[in-house]
Amino acid sequence: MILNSSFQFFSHCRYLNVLKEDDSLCRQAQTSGTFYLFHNLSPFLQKVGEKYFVPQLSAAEIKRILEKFKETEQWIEKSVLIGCSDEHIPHFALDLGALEKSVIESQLKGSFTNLQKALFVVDGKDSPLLASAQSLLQWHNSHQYCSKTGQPTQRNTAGSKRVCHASGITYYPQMSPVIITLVSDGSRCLLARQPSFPQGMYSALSGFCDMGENVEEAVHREVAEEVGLEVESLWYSASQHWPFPSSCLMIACHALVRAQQAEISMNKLELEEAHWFGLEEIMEGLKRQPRSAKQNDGSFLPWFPPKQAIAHQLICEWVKQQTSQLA
Ligand SMILES: NC(=O)c1ccc[n+]([C@@H]2O[C@H](COP(=O)([O-])OP(=O)(O)OC[C@H]3O[C@@H](n4cnc5c(N)ncnc54)[C@H](O)[C@@H]3O)[C@@H](O)[C@H]2O)c1
Ligand SMILES: [Mg+2]
Repeated sequence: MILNSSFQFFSHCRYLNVLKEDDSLCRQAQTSGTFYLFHNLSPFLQKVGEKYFVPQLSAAEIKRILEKFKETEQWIEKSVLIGCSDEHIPHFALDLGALEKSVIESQLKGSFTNLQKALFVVDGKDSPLLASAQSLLQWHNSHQYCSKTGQPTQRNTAGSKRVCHASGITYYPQMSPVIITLVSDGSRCLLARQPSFPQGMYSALSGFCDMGENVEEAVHREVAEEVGLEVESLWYSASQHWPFPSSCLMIACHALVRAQQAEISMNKLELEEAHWFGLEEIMEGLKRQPRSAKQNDGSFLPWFPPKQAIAHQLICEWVKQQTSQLA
Protein backbone atom coordinates (compact mmCIF):
# COMPACT_ATOMS: atom_id res chain seq x y z
CA MET A 1 0.00 0.00 0.00
CA ILE A 2 2.74 2.44 1.09
CA LEU A 3 4.94 1.29 -1.80
CA ASN A 4 2.09 1.86 -4.22
CA SER A 5 1.35 5.38 -2.99
CA SER A 6 5.03 6.37 -3.04
CA PHE A 7 5.29 5.04 -6.57
CA GLN A 8 2.25 7.14 -7.51
CA PHE A 9 3.89 10.18 -5.96
CA PHE A 10 7.18 9.67 -7.82
CA SER A 11 5.45 9.17 -11.15
CA HIS A 12 3.21 12.20 -10.48
CA CYS A 13 6.29 14.41 -9.84
CA ARG A 14 8.16 13.05 -12.87
CA TYR A 15 5.16 13.56 -15.16
CA LEU A 16 4.76 17.21 -14.09
CA ASN A 17 8.46 17.77 -14.58
CA VAL A 18 8.31 16.34 -18.11
CA LEU A 19 5.37 18.62 -18.97
CA LYS A 20 7.35 21.65 -17.76
CA GLU A 21 10.31 20.74 -19.95
CA ASP A 22 8.56 19.45 -23.08
CA ASP A 23 6.45 22.11 -24.84
CA SER A 24 4.86 19.79 -27.40
CA LEU A 25 3.88 17.19 -24.80
CA CYS A 26 2.42 19.96 -22.65
CA ARG A 27 0.43 21.33 -25.60
CA GLN A 28 -0.96 17.82 -26.14
CA ALA A 29 -1.75 17.57 -22.40
CA GLN A 30 -3.84 20.75 -22.67
CA THR A 31 -6.30 18.88 -24.89
CA SER A 32 -7.00 16.23 -22.21
CA GLY A 33 -6.47 18.39 -19.13
CA THR A 34 -8.87 20.16 -16.80
CA PHE A 35 -8.99 23.92 -16.33
CA TYR A 36 -9.54 26.19 -13.35
CA LEU A 37 -10.91 29.50 -14.55
CA PHE A 38 -9.93 32.96 -13.33
CA HIS A 39 -11.03 36.45 -14.31
CA ASN A 40 -8.50 39.17 -13.56
CA LEU A 41 -7.02 36.82 -10.95
CA SER A 42 -10.36 36.03 -9.25
CA PRO A 43 -11.15 32.29 -9.28
CA PHE A 44 -14.43 30.92 -10.65
CA LEU A 45 -16.62 29.24 -8.00
CA GLN A 46 -20.01 27.55 -8.07
CA LYS A 47 -22.33 27.56 -5.07
CA VAL A 48 -24.50 24.53 -4.35
CA GLY A 49 -26.65 25.06 -1.25
CA GLU A 50 -24.30 26.59 1.32
CA LYS A 51 -21.15 25.05 -0.20
CA TYR A 52 -18.72 26.53 -2.70
CA PHE A 53 -17.02 24.36 -5.33
CA VAL A 54 -14.11 25.01 -7.66
CA PRO A 55 -15.21 23.46 -10.97
CA GLN A 56 -12.67 21.86 -13.26
CA LEU A 57 -13.63 22.42 -16.89
CA SER A 58 -12.60 20.28 -19.86
CA ALA A 59 -10.88 21.72 -22.94
CA ALA A 60 -14.16 21.16 -24.85
CA GLU A 61 -16.08 23.31 -22.32
CA ILE A 62 -13.47 26.05 -22.58
CA LYS A 63 -13.78 25.97 -26.38
CA ARG A 64 -17.57 26.35 -26.10
CA ILE A 65 -17.15 29.48 -23.98
CA LEU A 66 -14.58 30.89 -26.40
CA GLU A 67 -16.94 30.25 -29.33
CA LYS A 68 -19.58 32.39 -27.57
CA PHE A 69 -17.10 35.27 -27.83
CA LYS A 70 -16.05 34.28 -31.36
CA GLU A 71 -12.57 33.61 -29.98
CA THR A 72 -10.33 30.74 -31.10
CA GLU A 73 -9.01 27.90 -28.98
CA GLN A 74 -5.57 29.55 -29.13
CA TRP A 75 -6.61 31.13 -25.82
CA ILE A 76 -5.90 27.78 -24.16
CA GLU A 77 -2.19 28.46 -24.75
CA LYS A 78 -2.46 31.24 -22.15
CA SER A 79 -3.10 28.63 -19.44
CA VAL A 80 -0.46 27.63 -16.88
CA LEU A 81 0.20 24.14 -15.53
CA ILE A 82 -0.64 23.89 -11.82
CA GLY A 83 -0.64 20.17 -11.08
CA CYS A 84 -2.04 16.79 -12.06
CA SER A 85 -4.24 14.03 -10.65
CA ASP A 86 -2.96 10.60 -9.58
CA GLU A 87 -4.20 9.38 -12.96
CA HIS A 88 -1.96 11.96 -14.70
CA ILE A 89 -4.79 14.24 -15.76
CA PRO A 90 -3.02 17.59 -15.91
CA HIS A 91 -4.61 20.66 -14.26
CA PHE A 92 -4.24 24.12 -15.76
CA ALA A 93 -5.31 27.61 -14.70
CA LEU A 94 -6.60 30.03 -17.31
CA ASP A 95 -7.41 33.72 -16.84
CA LEU A 96 -10.18 34.95 -19.14
CA GLY A 97 -9.89 38.49 -17.83
CA ALA A 98 -10.12 40.06 -21.30
CA LEU A 99 -13.60 38.56 -21.88
CA GLU A 100 -16.92 39.83 -20.47
CA LYS A 101 -17.23 38.37 -16.96
CA SER A 102 -21.03 38.27 -16.73
CA VAL A 103 -21.35 36.24 -19.95
CA ILE A 104 -19.01 33.52 -18.63
CA GLU A 105 -20.72 33.57 -15.23
CA SER A 106 -24.20 33.07 -16.64
CA GLN A 107 -22.97 30.43 -19.10
CA LEU A 108 -21.26 28.39 -16.37
CA LYS A 109 -23.68 29.23 -13.52
CA GLY A 110 -21.22 30.52 -10.97
CA SER A 111 -19.21 33.59 -10.13
CA PHE A 112 -15.66 34.89 -10.16
CA THR A 113 -14.87 35.48 -6.49
CA ASN A 114 -12.17 37.58 -4.90
CA LEU A 115 -9.32 35.22 -3.87
CA GLN A 116 -9.31 36.49 -0.29
CA LYS A 117 -12.92 35.33 0.11
CA ALA A 118 -12.56 32.22 -2.07
CA LEU A 119 -9.71 30.72 0.00
CA PHE A 120 -11.85 30.74 3.12
CA VAL A 121 -15.07 29.30 1.65
CA VAL A 122 -13.84 26.46 -0.57
CA ASP A 123 -12.97 22.96 0.63
CA GLY A 124 -9.60 22.86 2.45
CA LYS A 125 -7.98 20.69 -0.25
CA ASP A 126 -8.82 23.24 -2.98
CA SER A 127 -7.47 26.39 -1.33
CA PRO A 128 -3.70 25.65 -1.76
CA LEU A 129 -4.28 24.90 -5.45
CA LEU A 130 -6.25 28.13 -5.97
CA ALA A 131 -3.57 30.11 -4.14
CA SER A 132 -0.68 28.72 -6.17
CA ALA A 133 -2.60 29.02 -9.45
CA GLN A 134 -3.39 32.66 -8.80
CA SER A 135 0.22 33.37 -7.75
CA LEU A 136 1.55 31.86 -10.98
CA LEU A 137 -0.94 33.80 -13.14
CA GLN A 138 -0.05 36.98 -11.27
CA TRP A 139 3.68 36.36 -11.78
CA HIS A 140 3.14 36.03 -15.57
CA ASN A 141 1.13 39.26 -15.56
CA SER A 142 3.95 41.20 -13.99
CA HIS A 143 6.88 39.62 -15.86
CA GLN A 144 5.94 40.32 -19.46
CA TYR A 145 9.19 42.23 -20.08
CA CYS A 146 12.88 41.60 -19.43
CA SER A 147 14.12 43.88 -16.63
CA LYS A 148 17.52 44.18 -18.37
CA THR A 149 16.60 44.80 -22.04
CA GLY A 150 12.97 45.92 -21.77
CA GLN A 151 12.13 43.40 -24.53
CA PRO A 152 9.04 41.16 -24.23
CA THR A 153 9.73 37.80 -22.57
CA GLN A 154 8.36 34.52 -23.98
CA ARG A 155 6.87 31.83 -21.78
CA ASN A 156 7.17 28.04 -22.17
CA THR A 157 3.95 26.09 -22.70
CA ALA A 158 3.60 24.99 -19.05
CA GLY A 159 4.19 28.56 -17.87
CA SER A 160 6.97 27.47 -15.52
CA LYS A 161 9.45 30.05 -16.88
CA ARG A 162 9.86 33.06 -19.21
CA VAL A 163 12.84 33.80 -21.43
CA CYS A 164 14.21 37.01 -22.93
CA HIS A 165 15.72 35.99 -26.27
CA ALA A 166 17.63 39.28 -26.53
CA SER A 167 19.57 38.85 -23.28
CA GLY A 168 19.25 35.06 -22.87
CA ILE A 169 17.93 35.58 -19.33
CA THR A 170 15.50 32.95 -18.04
CA TYR A 171 13.05 34.14 -15.40
CA TYR A 172 11.47 31.66 -12.98
CA PRO A 173 8.39 32.31 -10.80
CA GLN A 174 9.45 34.08 -7.60
CA MET A 175 8.40 33.73 -3.99
CA SER A 176 9.32 35.89 -1.02
CA PRO A 177 10.31 34.06 2.15
CA VAL A 178 8.41 35.38 5.19
CA ILE A 179 8.88 34.20 8.77
CA ILE A 180 5.89 33.96 11.09
CA THR A 181 6.64 33.42 14.77
CA LEU A 182 4.54 32.67 17.79
CA VAL A 183 6.50 34.09 20.71
CA SER A 184 5.93 32.54 24.14
CA ASP A 185 7.35 33.36 27.56
CA GLY A 186 6.62 29.85 28.79
CA SER A 187 3.06 30.47 30.02
CA ARG A 188 1.69 33.20 27.70
CA CYS A 189 1.92 33.83 23.96
CA LEU A 190 2.31 37.11 22.14
CA LEU A 191 -0.12 38.19 19.43
CA ALA A 192 -0.30 41.50 17.63
CA ARG A 193 -2.44 43.59 15.29
CA GLN A 194 -1.37 45.44 12.16
CA PRO A 195 -3.54 48.46 11.29
CA SER A 196 -4.68 46.66 8.11
CA PHE A 197 -6.09 43.61 9.99
CA PRO A 198 -9.88 43.16 10.27
CA GLN A 199 -11.18 44.59 13.55
CA GLY A 200 -10.45 42.43 16.58
CA MET A 201 -8.10 40.02 14.77
CA TYR A 202 -4.73 39.26 16.36
CA SER A 203 -2.02 37.15 14.74
CA ALA A 204 1.54 35.94 15.30
CA LEU A 205 4.44 38.26 14.38
CA SER A 206 5.50 38.11 10.75
CA GLY A 207 8.04 39.71 8.45
CA PHE A 208 9.81 39.39 5.11
CA CYS A 209 13.32 37.90 5.22
CA ASP A 210 16.04 40.35 4.29
CA MET A 211 18.47 39.52 1.49
CA GLY A 212 21.12 37.08 2.74
CA GLU A 213 19.34 36.42 6.03
CA ASN A 214 18.57 32.89 7.27
CA VAL A 215 15.32 31.92 9.02
CA GLU A 216 16.83 32.09 12.53
CA GLU A 217 18.26 35.57 11.90
CA ALA A 218 14.96 36.79 10.47
CA VAL A 219 13.04 35.54 13.54
CA HIS A 220 15.50 37.23 15.94
CA ARG A 221 15.39 40.49 13.94
CA GLU A 222 11.61 40.67 13.44
CA VAL A 223 10.85 39.95 17.10
CA ALA A 224 13.38 42.60 18.17
CA GLU A 225 12.12 45.08 15.54
CA GLU A 226 8.38 44.68 16.17
CA VAL A 227 8.13 44.08 19.95
CA GLY A 228 11.64 44.75 21.33
CA LEU A 229 12.17 41.23 22.76
CA GLU A 230 15.18 38.94 22.65
CA VAL A 231 14.53 35.40 21.39
CA GLU A 232 16.23 32.74 23.55
CA SER A 233 15.42 29.72 21.41
CA LEU A 234 13.27 28.90 18.41
CA TRP A 235 12.08 25.85 16.50
CA TYR A 236 10.52 25.30 13.11
CA SER A 237 6.92 24.14 12.86
CA ALA A 238 5.68 24.13 9.25
CA SER A 239 5.42 26.23 6.10
CA GLN A 240 2.70 27.45 3.77
CA HIS A 241 2.41 29.19 0.44
CA TRP A 242 0.51 32.44 0.95
CA PRO A 243 -0.62 34.46 -2.08
CA PHE A 244 -0.91 37.89 -0.33
CA PRO A 245 0.40 40.42 -1.23
CA SER A 246 2.03 38.11 -3.79
CA SER A 247 3.59 34.65 -3.48
CA CYS A 248 5.03 34.41 0.01
CA LEU A 249 6.53 31.28 1.48
CA MET A 250 5.44 31.52 5.11
CA ILE A 251 7.97 29.77 7.37
CA ALA A 252 6.32 29.21 10.73
CA CYS A 253 8.31 28.94 13.96
CA HIS A 254 7.78 28.99 17.71
CA ALA A 255 10.08 31.22 19.75
CA LEU A 256 10.76 31.44 23.46
CA VAL A 257 11.72 34.58 25.36
CA ARG A 258 12.72 34.81 29.05
CA ALA A 259 9.72 35.35 31.34
CA GLN A 260 11.83 37.87 33.33
CA GLN A 261 12.46 39.94 30.19
CA ALA A 262 9.02 39.87 28.59
CA GLU A 263 8.09 43.55 28.61
CA ILE A 264 6.79 44.51 25.18
CA SER A 265 8.16 47.61 23.45
CA MET A 266 5.89 47.83 20.43
CA ASN A 267 7.01 49.36 17.12
CA LYS A 268 4.14 51.77 16.38
CA LEU A 269 5.19 52.14 12.74
CA GLU A 270 4.28 48.50 12.07
CA LEU A 271 1.85 47.44 14.77
CA GLU A 272 -1.29 48.85 16.30
CA GLU A 273 -1.39 46.57 19.35
CA ALA A 274 0.65 43.73 20.84
CA HIS A 275 -0.32 41.76 23.94
CA TRP A 276 0.54 38.69 25.95
CA PHE A 277 -2.37 36.24 26.05
CA GLY A 278 -2.91 33.50 28.65
CA LEU A 279 -4.09 29.99 27.76
CA GLU A 280 -7.74 30.65 28.69
CA GLU A 281 -7.92 33.85 26.62
CA ILE A 282 -6.46 31.99 23.65
CA MET A 283 -8.91 29.12 24.00
CA GLU A 284 -11.82 31.58 24.18
CA GLY A 285 -10.49 33.52 21.17
CA LEU A 286 -10.19 30.35 19.09
CA LYS A 287 -13.93 29.74 19.54
CA ARG A 288 -14.84 33.22 18.22
CA GLN A 289 -15.71 34.11 14.63
CA PRO A 290 -15.45 37.72 13.41
CA ARG A 291 -19.23 38.07 13.85
CA SER A 292 -19.43 36.62 17.33
CA ALA A 293 -16.45 38.78 18.40
CA LYS A 294 -18.42 42.01 17.92
CA GLN A 295 -19.87 43.44 21.12
CA ASN A 296 -22.94 45.64 21.58
CA ASP A 297 -20.86 48.82 21.95
CA GLY A 298 -19.21 48.10 18.56
CA SER A 299 -15.87 47.00 20.02
CA PHE A 300 -14.38 43.56 19.31
CA LEU A 301 -13.19 40.76 21.55
CA PRO A 302 -9.95 39.18 20.26
CA TRP A 303 -10.29 36.53 17.55
CA PHE A 304 -7.58 34.72 15.59
CA PRO A 305 -6.86 33.85 11.93
CA PRO A 306 -8.95 30.98 10.48
CA LYS A 307 -7.58 27.46 10.04
CA GLN A 308 -6.45 28.08 6.44
CA ALA A 309 -3.79 30.50 7.75
CA ILE A 310 -0.63 29.00 9.25
CA ALA A 311 -0.91 31.46 12.17
CA HIS A 312 -3.90 29.38 13.31
CA GLN A 313 -1.81 26.22 13.30
CA LEU A 314 0.91 27.88 15.41
CA ILE A 315 -1.67 29.02 17.98
CA CYS A 316 -3.24 25.52 18.15
CA GLU A 317 0.20 23.93 18.61
CA TRP A 318 0.93 26.33 21.46
CA VAL A 319 -2.39 25.44 23.16
CA LYS A 320 -1.61 21.73 22.81
CA GLN A 321 1.84 22.20 24.28
CA GLN A 322 0.50 24.26 27.22
CA THR A 323 -2.32 21.82 28.00
CA SER A 324 0.06 18.86 27.88
CA GLN A 325 2.34 20.69 30.36
CA LEU A 326 -0.62 21.20 32.71
CA ALA A 327 -1.77 17.56 32.49
N1 LIG B 1 -0.78 32.99 6.53
C1 LIG B 1 -0.68 33.58 7.70
O1 LIG B 1 -1.05 33.01 8.74
C2 LIG B 1 -0.11 34.98 7.78
C3 LIG B 1 -0.10 35.64 9.01
C4 LIG B 1 0.53 36.89 9.10
C5 LIG B 1 1.07 37.48 7.96
N2 LIG B 1 0.99 36.83 6.77
C6 LIG B 1 1.57 37.43 5.54
O2 LIG B 1 2.93 37.75 5.76
C7 LIG B 1 3.24 38.87 4.97
C8 LIG B 1 4.38 39.65 5.58
O3 LIG B 1 4.12 40.05 6.91
P1 LIG B 1 4.31 41.57 7.41
O4 LIG B 1 3.37 42.46 6.67
O5 LIG B 1 4.22 41.52 8.90
O6 LIG B 1 5.81 41.87 6.92
P2 LIG B 1 6.87 42.98 7.49
O7 LIG B 1 6.80 43.01 8.98
O8 LIG B 1 8.18 42.63 6.86
O9 LIG B 1 6.33 44.38 6.99
C9 LIG B 1 5.88 44.62 5.69
C10 LIG B 1 6.76 45.68 5.03
O10 LIG B 1 7.99 45.09 4.68
C11 LIG B 1 8.51 45.67 3.48
N3 LIG B 1 8.95 44.58 2.59
C12 LIG B 1 10.19 44.01 2.61
N4 LIG B 1 10.31 43.03 1.70
C13 LIG B 1 9.12 42.94 1.06
C14 LIG B 1 8.61 42.11 0.01
N5 LIG B 1 9.36 41.15 -0.57
N6 LIG B 1 7.32 42.27 -0.38
C15 LIG B 1 6.54 43.20 0.20
N7 LIG B 1 6.96 44.03 1.21
C16 LIG B 1 8.24 43.91 1.63
C17 LIG B 1 7.42 46.59 2.95
O11 LIG B 1 7.77 47.90 3.30
C18 LIG B 1 6.17 46.18 3.73
O12 LIG B 1 5.30 47.24 3.97
C19 LIG B 1 1.96 39.67 4.86
O13 LIG B 1 1.83 40.14 3.55
C20 LIG B 1 0.84 38.72 5.21
O14 LIG B 1 -0.04 38.51 4.13
C21 LIG B 1 0.42 35.59 6.65
MG1 LIG C 1 5.40 42.36 10.42
